[in-house]
Amino acid sequence: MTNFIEVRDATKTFRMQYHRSLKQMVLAKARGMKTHDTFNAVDGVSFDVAEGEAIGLMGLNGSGKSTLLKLISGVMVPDSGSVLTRGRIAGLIATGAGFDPQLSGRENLWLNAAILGMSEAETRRKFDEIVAFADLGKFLDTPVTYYSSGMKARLGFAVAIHVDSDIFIADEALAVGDRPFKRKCKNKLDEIKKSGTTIFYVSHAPGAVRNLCTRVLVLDKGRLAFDGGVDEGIHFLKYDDNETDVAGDPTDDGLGADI
Ligand SMILES: Nc1ncnc2c1ncn2[C@@H]1O[C@H](COP(=O)(O)OP(=O)(O)OP(=O)(O)O)[C@@H](O)[C@H]1O
Repeated sequence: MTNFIEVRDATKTFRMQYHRSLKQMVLAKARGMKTHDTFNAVDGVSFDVAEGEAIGLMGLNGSGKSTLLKLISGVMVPDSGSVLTRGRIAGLIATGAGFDPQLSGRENLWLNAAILGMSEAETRRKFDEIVAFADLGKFLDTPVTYYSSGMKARLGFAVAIHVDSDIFIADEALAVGDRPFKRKCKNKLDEIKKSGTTIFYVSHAPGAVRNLCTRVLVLDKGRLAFDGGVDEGIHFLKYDDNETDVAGDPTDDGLGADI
């Protein structure tokens, strides 16, 4: 089977600045103190994803999941190693990042669709469907600056999910959606999966990962700590016991915390 994603020894390094002002920095330097440090948010990660796989990317806060998604989507490039992808990528990284707050939802829909690579004809064809999915009612013609975070996520997701893509990436943008919207998103993601699209899905919710994914990757401090079956991955993270109310959330009915 063809690989749709190939990640080879990918590393992304960030700089951590200890001081906020130039004055503080100069003083620290004069005292021989460190002014910054670097660390690898993604550290020597390698894996392949075959066509049609649905990957659940899991790991604790700050383990590097969003950074890895940014490398895959091309928003960032690795400092060393390589990330190769095949076909069109759509998804939900920092949903609404391309929104102009002064423009209305309708105008931003067009803008976002263009940013995600949809042609004018394609957007026109799918416009009503996207509007129905976002379900913003009269707010469609209100400037996005007045939208709640949930409303922005709805519009962003509605556009992203209507792009015909080979790889669909979903970060935790859906955490802010209400329950009926999450249910709608879950159904749409199931549909996308059935159509054979490769999925990369970041989640802390074991139920949602069990429902959607066929394989789990776990990051730990930027390194790939686990790559294998869904149940084994959830067990590896100890998200399947009842010791913690976050990981073993008894209310996680499969719609999960973020879908
Ligand atoms: N642009 C950046 N500049 C500097 N540090 C960054 C940047 N983006 C992320 N980081 C740091 O990189 C580390 C990994 O962050 P990342 O957002 O990838 O983690 P995550 O696993 O997605 O976390 P969460 O589950 O909390 O969303 C964190 O320590 C974060 O502070």
